[in-house]
Amino acid sequence: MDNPFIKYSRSDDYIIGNLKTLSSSYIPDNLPHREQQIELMARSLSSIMHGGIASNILLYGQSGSGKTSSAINVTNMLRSAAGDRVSIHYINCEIYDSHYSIMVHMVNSFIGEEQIPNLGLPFDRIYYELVKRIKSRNLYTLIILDEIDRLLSKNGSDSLYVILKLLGDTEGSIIGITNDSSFINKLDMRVRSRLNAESIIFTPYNADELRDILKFRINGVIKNGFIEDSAINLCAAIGAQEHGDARKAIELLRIAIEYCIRENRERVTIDDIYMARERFEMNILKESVKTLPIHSKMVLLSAILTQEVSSDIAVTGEIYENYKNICAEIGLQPLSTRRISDLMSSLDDLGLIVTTTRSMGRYGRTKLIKVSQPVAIKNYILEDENFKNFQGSRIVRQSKLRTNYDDI
Ligand SMILES: Nc1ncnc2c1ncn2[C@@H]1O[C@H](COP(=O)(O)OP(=O)(O)OP(=O)(O)O)[C@@H](O)[C@H]1O
Repeated sequence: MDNPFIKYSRSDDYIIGNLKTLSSSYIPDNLPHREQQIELMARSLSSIMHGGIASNILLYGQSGSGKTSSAINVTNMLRSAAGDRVSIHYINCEIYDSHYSIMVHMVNSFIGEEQIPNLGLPFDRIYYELVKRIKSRNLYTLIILDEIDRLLSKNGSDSLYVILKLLGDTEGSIIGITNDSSFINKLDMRVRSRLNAESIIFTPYNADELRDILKFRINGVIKNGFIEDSAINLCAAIGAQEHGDARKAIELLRIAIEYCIRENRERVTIDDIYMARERFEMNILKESVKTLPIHSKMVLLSAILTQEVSSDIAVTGEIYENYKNICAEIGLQPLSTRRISDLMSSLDDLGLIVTTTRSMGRYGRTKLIKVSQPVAIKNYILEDENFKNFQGSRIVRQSKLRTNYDDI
């Protein structure tokens, strides 16, 4: 057999650097078109260099506007200038979403110290331990709270209050990162006045800026000429249309490059970018379906299968009946109609279903459900282990009027 890897070695002709630097988690040393925001942050943090306390900073901007990368970039420079005196903690509040989990994480970041368990200790003990570890080293603590609004939606203002208190009891400040421009208005007064943050706005990138960013990211990685200029321009235009999203523009280009290399193509063209966009959107869809709770998957599957047998838009009552049939086939207890109603609203929020309300005359009103992209979604749901032996044999066409539940 011919060695299949030989044909892929041709990719050496086009790749002159490390392709990993095009991944969305890679943070480059330079961020074109963010010089102003980086300078503002550096100026604000510079008082740490003279033994002072920096202001708290809030970074606002849409997804993919370079907030996280800029914050990490600046704090890396601070670390190399200030050395061991500054202790920098990057916290993603989607993962660490309470003051308890954040502080356990911080306590356990001190190398050479005893580790504490993630759960079970009283909070006072954790707080005391953290203050002790910071003070005994005479550290300035800088906490980057990425997606800081998650803290608020989970615990109100309390978690942020406790974090600010810690930074008052020791010495330190935060850099908060959010997409929510009304974040500050949602804080209660005691936290707002304690926070007293400087705001830095990350305006959306326009197509010209995204083109520069793309060229900068591929420079030294991909050989000149392998990507047609029109392909780069298209990625930049798509990113600009999507609220100036650099992440999307870079991802599209990366997917297209990897595809062209695998397929031994001479060049990356605009057709490859369109193909990458389709894949990118499919990946997002797959991820949002895969991560749904099991009952949401069953409701969604019921909507798709009901739609199939009715060759129509399904009404909520029909979906609930078939959802119960799916539960019976899989061996799970069905949830109440009220709970299913909540699950349907979340599916609507995620854009997986479209809901419209229709009057049914003397039978009251009902909601009509249409699943967007049913074929792809059905395949993703059936990949779940729970549906391994699922046949759909109990799915039946329901009478719309008999199965109309007002409370779904
Ligand atoms: N100016 C830039 N130059 C080079 N790459 C950039 C630039 N801005 C953003 N990127 C890249 O785009 C991707 C997204 O950036 P980043 O995560 O910093 O955005 P964000 O505003 O924090 O987004 P989110 O709100 O979704 O977390 C990253 O791969 C980042 O390296």
